[in-house]
Amino acid sequence: MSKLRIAVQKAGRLHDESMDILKDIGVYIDNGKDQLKASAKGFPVEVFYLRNGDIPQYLKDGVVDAAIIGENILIEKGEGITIAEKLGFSSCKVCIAVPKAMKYNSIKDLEGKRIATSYPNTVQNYLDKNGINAHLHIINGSVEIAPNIGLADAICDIVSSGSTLFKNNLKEVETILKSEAVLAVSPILSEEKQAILDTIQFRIQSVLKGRQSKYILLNAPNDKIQDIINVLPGMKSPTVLPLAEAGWSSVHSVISKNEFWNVIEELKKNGAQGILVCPIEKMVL
Ligand SMILES: Nc1ncnc2c1ncn2[C@@H]1O[C@H](COP(=O)(O)OP(=O)(O)OP(=O)(O)O)[C@@H](O)[C@H]1O
Ligand SMILES: O=P(O)(O)OC[C@H]1O[C@H](OP(=O)(O)OP(=O)(O)O)[C@H](O)[C@@H]1O
Ligand SMILES: [Mg+2]
Repeated sequence: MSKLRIAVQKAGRLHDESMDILKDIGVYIDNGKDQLKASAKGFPVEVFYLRNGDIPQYLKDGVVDAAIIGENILIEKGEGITIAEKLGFSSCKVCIAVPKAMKYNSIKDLEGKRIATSYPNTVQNYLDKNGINAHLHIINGSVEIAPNIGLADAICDIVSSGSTLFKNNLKEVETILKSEAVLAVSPILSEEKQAILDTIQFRIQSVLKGRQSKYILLNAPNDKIQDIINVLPGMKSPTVLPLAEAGWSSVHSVISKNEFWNVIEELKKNGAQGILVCPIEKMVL
């Protein structure tokens, strides 16, 4: 039986959370990351540890079948590669920034300027769309230092908290795209491998839904149950079970992680007591 070859970043910002997702979907790896390739236990998957920047080419060539990779890298060099699933971590933007002191009214202010970047295709497309001519300086790291050392007038790089821009006296002026880690798929995939990928995708969806939700249990007097049910959205409808103490029930439901604190306040106002909130490992709908 053939195995699905999945690439993950060998080291860097995506590595740990990529390995966490694989573990959560039951892909247990035999050997450590010093190996460049490892087989999963009990599942037809091989994991390849590669540089994030090299992965699009491996996917295009069909050397690997799928990968956990930053969406920004796919946009830069991954034409023809599809995104099967957004994974909800390593969120960032690709932005153009200029020195704080520079007057900037619109993208026209970049005409004829030198822009340092590790994302030449992304920047060039953006400039072309806006009818701007600029000179690109391609560098692989520490891009934000370029204006300070006289290498460029502007930069284009990843922005997350904004602290690297701040420390280098730069201001963000254009957001080209938003990115997060994704499960990307090679355009060359046999039917057999597609079936393994479908299983993996289904498991990832269950894990992600679980991460977005909380399981909630609470006690309430029976005359308050309807008010409490009105506050709880639940998956279908909440489970209501009688307590040993007459006139009281236990209510179980699932709530979204984002709504969680507001819902708790509403529940307390409506007479809920002994509220327990638990993480959900997987959610299969
Ligand atoms: N500051 C950040 N905050 C959130 N996500 C980020 C940040 N910087 C990078 N990322 C995301 O993580 C990915 C990997 O970044 P990282 O800096 O670890 O590796 P890299 O230098 O781009 O790649 P390589 O593995 O080729 O050395 C990026 O492509 C981007 O999607
Ligand atoms: O907005 P911030 O939160 O400051 O994050 C942005 C910085 O993070 C990334 O660099 P990284 O730390 O990955 O270093 P690298 O250039 O060596 O990849 C990116 O290239 C930016 O420099
Ligand atoms: Mg980086």
